[in-house]
Amino acid sequence: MGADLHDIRYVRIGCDDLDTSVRFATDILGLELMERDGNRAYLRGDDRDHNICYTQGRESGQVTGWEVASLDALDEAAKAFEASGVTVRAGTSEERELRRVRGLIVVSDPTGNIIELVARPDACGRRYFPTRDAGILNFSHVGLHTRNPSADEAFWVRNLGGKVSDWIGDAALIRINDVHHNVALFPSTRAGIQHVNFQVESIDDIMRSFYHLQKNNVRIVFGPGRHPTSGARFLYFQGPDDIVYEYSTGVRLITAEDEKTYVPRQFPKAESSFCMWGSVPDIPEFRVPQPNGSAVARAA
Ligand SMILES: O=C/C=C/C(C(=O)O)=C(/O)C(=O)O
Ligand SMILES: [Fe+2]
Repeated sequence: MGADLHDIRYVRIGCDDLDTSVRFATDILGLELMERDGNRAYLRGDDRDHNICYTQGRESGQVTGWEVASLDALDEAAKAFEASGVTVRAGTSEERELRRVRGLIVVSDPTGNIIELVARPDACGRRYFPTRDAGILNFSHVGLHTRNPSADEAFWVRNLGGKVSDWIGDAALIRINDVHHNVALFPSTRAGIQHVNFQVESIDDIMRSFYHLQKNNVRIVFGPGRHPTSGARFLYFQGPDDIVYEYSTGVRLITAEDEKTYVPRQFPKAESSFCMWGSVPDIPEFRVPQPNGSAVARAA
């Protein structure tokens, strides 16, 4: 059996310039800066210790962090990886400290995305208090680039205990708890984080941000729109370091009751599978091939 992931916990994103990333995250995205020094900055959009850790230098890489329920569960996960031939590295005490966790193991998916499993991450007794009211409720999911969709999907299902909720073409939207997807694997030519999602309270927050971002010359890359897959209303926009951020609201939950009968749906790789309102993405991994061989770019 694979690891039993409880929830997504954090992303770590190597950035060209820490100040630029922190300014974007606080003034535009609406996160709370928790701590920073010359090398890293911790930010959050919910009551956890942090959701994003920006690290100075793109070469410091991109990582996603996933919580398991206990230190014992982490040991079990390490054994299961080894038994199935997956290389596992135990985190050092310095790495655990930097991630504010008690337990840490590190694996890679077949594409080479670094996946950290953590136990007993720090909670925070203070509530999330942003400088900009974007209506953020919580950090919710990531999109990952995949060079090998079937191998990475199999890794998430067999080794990480995920379940496919839906496919759009070869892209699998995968859940590890009752949220429709906590990770989505988008076919690409490289590894890395494709987008970072925060749930917001309502469609009003999406639209308020749509105008706020435009006023601040942030490039909107998709939306406002609605995903037929999860039913969420969304807005995607371009952040620093080639990271796209997404606000969405109303993501479907697949409850224990739904689980009894739920089967994943196959959506074709068509515009209507990405947005049911007609918004056209300016995101390479979401572009739909056209009959004449070109890819549709966002309407001017
Ligand atoms: O358009 C593709 C994305 C679908 C969804 C969704 O169903 O909510 C995402 O948010 C995603 O995969 O990131
Ligand atoms: Fe998303």
